[in-house]
Amino acid sequence: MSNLLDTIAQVRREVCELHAELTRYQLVVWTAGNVSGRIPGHDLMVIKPSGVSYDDLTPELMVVTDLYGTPVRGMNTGSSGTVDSGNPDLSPSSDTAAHAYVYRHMPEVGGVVHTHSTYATAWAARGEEIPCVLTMMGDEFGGPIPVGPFALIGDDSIGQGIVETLKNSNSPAVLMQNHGPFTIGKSAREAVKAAVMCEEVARTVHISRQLGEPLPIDQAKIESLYDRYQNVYGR
Ligand SMILES: O=C(CO)[C@@H](O)[C@H](O)COP(=O)(O)O
Repeated sequence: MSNLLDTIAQVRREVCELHAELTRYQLVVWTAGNVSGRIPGHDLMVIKPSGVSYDDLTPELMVVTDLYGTPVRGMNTGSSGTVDSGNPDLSPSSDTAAHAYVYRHMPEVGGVVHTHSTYATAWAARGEEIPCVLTMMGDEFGGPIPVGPFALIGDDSIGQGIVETLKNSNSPAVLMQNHGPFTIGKSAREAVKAAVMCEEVARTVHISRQLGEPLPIDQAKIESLYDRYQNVYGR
């Protein structure tokens, strides 16, 4: 049990700290965006509390839930100190059901991120995928960034849309129509990186479109870029 509590404490710290990347890269306003991380080996996840300002987030305020989004209280005695505020007033993020659905149906995923970053959300509002016209997109997304269906918040609809869209794609990002990007990764940090990259390419391709029609990249070259970046780059 102490190993589990230590792991939870570590994931709380990591998930909390990663929210600072969302503000650093200006992917969120007010409280509208969230990061979660899976507790490896357990049907548990850690996610931001709903409606708490990014400046006020601490590891203790992160909420532990099961993979149906139900809070699990009392995870509070890791060897590094008290780690659960036990504050019953704090609800997990309103996007918890979507994150939880992804963890239940994509066992390889260790982190999920949602933002309403401006350019990616502008593409989502038009329901148009971002075409793969940049080598950076070939590297990171292995093709276009797809659009998922319109879905209302509150049940499994958003999660289903994310999973159905991403299971047929190399992309770790999906633009949920009229809503915004959700990204996944083997870790929460990788999911945050995908959110940062998604906004960057959404902005660049949008600007390119203002100048004319972006040039497509051959599928074979996209596959080559993706293979190198995923398997060779940085190793
Ligand atoms: O898209 C929405 C609401 O439309 C959500 O992303 C919320 O804006 C997230 O807020 P928290 O519940 O995570 O604070």
